Amino acid sequence: MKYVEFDASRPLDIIPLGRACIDFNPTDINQPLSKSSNFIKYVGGSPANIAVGMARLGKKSGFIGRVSDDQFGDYVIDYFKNDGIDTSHIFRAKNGEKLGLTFTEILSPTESSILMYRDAIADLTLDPSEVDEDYIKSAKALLISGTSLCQSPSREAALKAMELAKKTNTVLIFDIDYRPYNWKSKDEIAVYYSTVGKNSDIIMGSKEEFNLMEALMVDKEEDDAATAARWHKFGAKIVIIKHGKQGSTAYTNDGLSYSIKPFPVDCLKSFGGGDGYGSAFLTALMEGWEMMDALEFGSASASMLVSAHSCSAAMPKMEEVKEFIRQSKEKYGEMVARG
Ligand SMILES: Nc1ncnc2c1ncn2[C@@H]1O[C@H](COP(=O)(O)OP(=O)(O)O)[C@@H](O)[C@H]1O
Ligand SMILES: O=C(O)C[C@@H](O)[C@H](O)C(=O)COP(=O)(O)O
Repeated sequence: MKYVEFDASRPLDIIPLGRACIDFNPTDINQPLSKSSNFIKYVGGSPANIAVGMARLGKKSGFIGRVSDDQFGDYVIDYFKNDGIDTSHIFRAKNGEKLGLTFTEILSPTESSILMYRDAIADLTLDPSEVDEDYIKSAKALLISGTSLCQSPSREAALKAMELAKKTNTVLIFDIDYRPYNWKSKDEIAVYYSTVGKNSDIIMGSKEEFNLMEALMVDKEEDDAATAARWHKFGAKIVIIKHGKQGSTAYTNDGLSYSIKPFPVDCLKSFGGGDGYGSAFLTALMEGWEMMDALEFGSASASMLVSAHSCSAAMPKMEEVKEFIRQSKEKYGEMVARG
């Protein structure tokens, strides 16, 4: 059953819009960040991770965003080019703005958090004039990352991209992607998240992120099915609600739902799962896979990512995910993630 139609004639598969940052993940882990001394630098930022993840799986990724006009901005662009990602619509900060930095604190296999430095950063200076209709029209799908909505002019750039996606019949994917750092109020979050959610074909987020998006629509939290039904009424075809290591469920606009569990892994950090999941699920969907197969693929990549030290660098290739699934089923049974 196909819930979303992608225009196969378009040269790009996905254009994520939003931040590209730097992840600094410690190698001396299982202790507070204040005690870590050694870090590995990776490209980061959820939309950047998804561009890399889908490119690694064989999709043609573009990107719309701004990076710093310095060596770290060079690093991101060179990294993207090395993965065959189109960088023609990545622009440079004009007034010395920096790349966002994310320091991952890995206290234990079950406790991790991220410390984000995001003041005066390049990605939130993306200007509406840098959002191009023909570029959006060249892709099967545009993915808007929720954090791009937190400040102007990036906010207006994202909203323009949303309107152009609708105008050009480009599938609109909303990765809610809540990062508290730059938002000023819960009302602001609800207004801008719900504006994009109401126009999206696919919405992906944790239940907490959906609650933020619905804060001005409901007085108390509703169950997942009610949440999904609300966004189907606005036109969403697929609503994915994620619950961390409890797994996730895809609600489709024909009233069906499909749940998938994580694959058993030794978790190293609880971050990265969402970007691995999104990259693999969207790739499988574009390949025309059945919903449960696409969810299983996304869940497998997510499990691979939470057991890895990085996010972008650990994004797996198609055969690696398939081999991970094969080995997991051999070890735990065919229904390891579906039961
Ligand atoms: N501890 C874990 N073990 C295995 N898989 C996990 C774990 N935590 C998350 N995942 C996988 O990553 C997916 C996304 O994680 P989640 O935390 O829900 O979203 P996000 O990373 O976007 O906040 C989950 O649906 C699950 O498949
Ligand atoms: O999203 C960020 O800016 C930080 C990411 O680079 C980092 O890899 C991360 O936290 C991934 O988050 P998730 O995949 O949404 O869990």
